[in-house]
Amino acid sequence: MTPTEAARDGVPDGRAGHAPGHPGREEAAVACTGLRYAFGESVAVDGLDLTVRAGEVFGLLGPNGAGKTTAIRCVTTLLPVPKGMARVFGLDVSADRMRVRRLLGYVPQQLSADSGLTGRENVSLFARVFDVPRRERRARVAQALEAVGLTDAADRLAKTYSGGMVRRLELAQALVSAPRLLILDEPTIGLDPIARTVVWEHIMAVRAATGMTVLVTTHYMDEADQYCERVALMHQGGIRALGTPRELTDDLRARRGDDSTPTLEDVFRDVAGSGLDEGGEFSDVRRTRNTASRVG
Ligand SMILES: Nc1ncnc2c1ncn2[C@@H]1O[C@H](COP(=O)(O)OP(=O)(O)OP(=O)(O)O)[C@@H](O)[C@H]1O
Repeated sequence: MTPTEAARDGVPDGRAGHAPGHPGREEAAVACTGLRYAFGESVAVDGLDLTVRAGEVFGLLGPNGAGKTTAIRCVTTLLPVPKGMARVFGLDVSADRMRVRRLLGYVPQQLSADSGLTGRENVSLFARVFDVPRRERRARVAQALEAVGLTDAADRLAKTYSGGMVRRLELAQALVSAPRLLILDEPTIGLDPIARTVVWEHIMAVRAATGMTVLVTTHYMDEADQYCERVALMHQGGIRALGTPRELTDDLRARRGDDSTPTLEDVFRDVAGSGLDEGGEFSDVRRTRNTASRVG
């Protein structure tokens, strides 16, 4: 089966064998089946079948408007699931919202840090919201700040932070509850290449230390290629291809039958075809986040 076929056919939801919310090796971190979400007449997610395995770094890629954020918001319980099913470590996100939320850390695209608070105060706020036990809070906040390299800047106001530091602060906010699943929506958008690398190094270090699952959306193909074990290419509300970056590029090369070395972007252009023109250019990051200026 080619990666494209695997995506089309969907994958099992991985529910068997373990109590929901207590992941075993084969329990899926995320399992969406036939997930559909529409804003009025506009269908944003159209029958999405997607499985993210426990412990993997999984990239959800696609152009502006592909439906990535909407799908993620369903998984994080921030949007309802009107049709289909979404599970997190076996828990139904509709039926078990609070338990699902306790398993998750979520870094949204929109700014989630308060510029008028210090880094430490921002992370402490999240520790309280996410019910980190009072006696553990101080240590857990310090650990989260340390994990993202912000210990020295912890007592400065967030408005004095660079864009990359703000993004790392938001990462600390999501990590303070020790999530089993970290979901990041465009974690590096608008950052310079060095700041992007630093953010990723911290994500990967925490993941190596904890074994948490990472689900990330990104427009940056080079990041997906470098850091994600598997990627799904999403377009017009559905998954068009799924596999390791290597599987996807090898598959395209085999289908082309030549010696070229295709990139993930080539794969995407191949599976999305002319529809790309309607949905936006794949690498066109129009809504550059520019975190630093927004914080200031
Ligand atoms: N609040 C909303 N109201 C109406 N339509 C919306 C809303 N949010 C998203 N949409 C539409 O749903 C579709 C999917 O949007 P979504 O933000 O999920 O895509 P995306 O893949 O995350 O894109 P981007 O990379 O630009 O964030 C788009 O057509 C978008 O215009």
